[in-house]
Amino acid sequence: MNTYFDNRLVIYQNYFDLKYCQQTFDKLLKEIKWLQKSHNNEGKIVDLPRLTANYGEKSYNYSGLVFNPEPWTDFLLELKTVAENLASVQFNALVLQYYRDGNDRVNWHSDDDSCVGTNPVIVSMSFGESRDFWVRHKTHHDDRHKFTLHSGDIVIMQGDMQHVYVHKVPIEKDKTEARLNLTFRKVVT
Ligand SMILES: O=C(O)CCC(=O)C(=O)O
Ligand SMILES: [Fe+2]
Repeated sequence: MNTYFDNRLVIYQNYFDLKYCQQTFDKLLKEIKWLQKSHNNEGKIVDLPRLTANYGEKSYNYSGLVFNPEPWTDFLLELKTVAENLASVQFNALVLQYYRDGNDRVNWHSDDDSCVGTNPVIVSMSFGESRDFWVRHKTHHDDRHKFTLHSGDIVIMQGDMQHVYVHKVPIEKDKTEARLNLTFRKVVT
């Protein structure tokens, strides 16, 4: 386990073994109801550069997008328990991202939407292709760091991370395989 940015970011490398990762990847790819969402970019309707889904008891709405969450499945509850034990937090919402290849991405943002309150604890699990994950201070732009997240890694973001830092998963043209990312969150509204 490694910690960065004064404990705001915690990374457990290879938390899940290869076999579990492969089974989980296949299961999620098949079982999750993946959606192609679009958003309004200065009057133009543009597809998000990834597929996405929302599960759990609470809707996690972001970037003006409203989700109707699907109910927990037994398998997602199993992963939720892992997240809860690691972070000592009860989660009620899950956001999933499906990066089909290296062209799919998520731009600089912080997960500071009002529905999660101040200083949210977010547990993120990655399965499939390795992808870069950048973190940058909101005002001191030199304070930035590139991590590579591999299949089976777990990341915890906590404290004032979402208020002080932004993060992104950029395009990596040479990546041809898919990556799935799950973020467990606690919606308080
Ligand atoms: O894919 C990742 O590692 C990060 C996803 C993310 O930032 C998000 O879902 O808010
Ligand atoms: Fe995020």
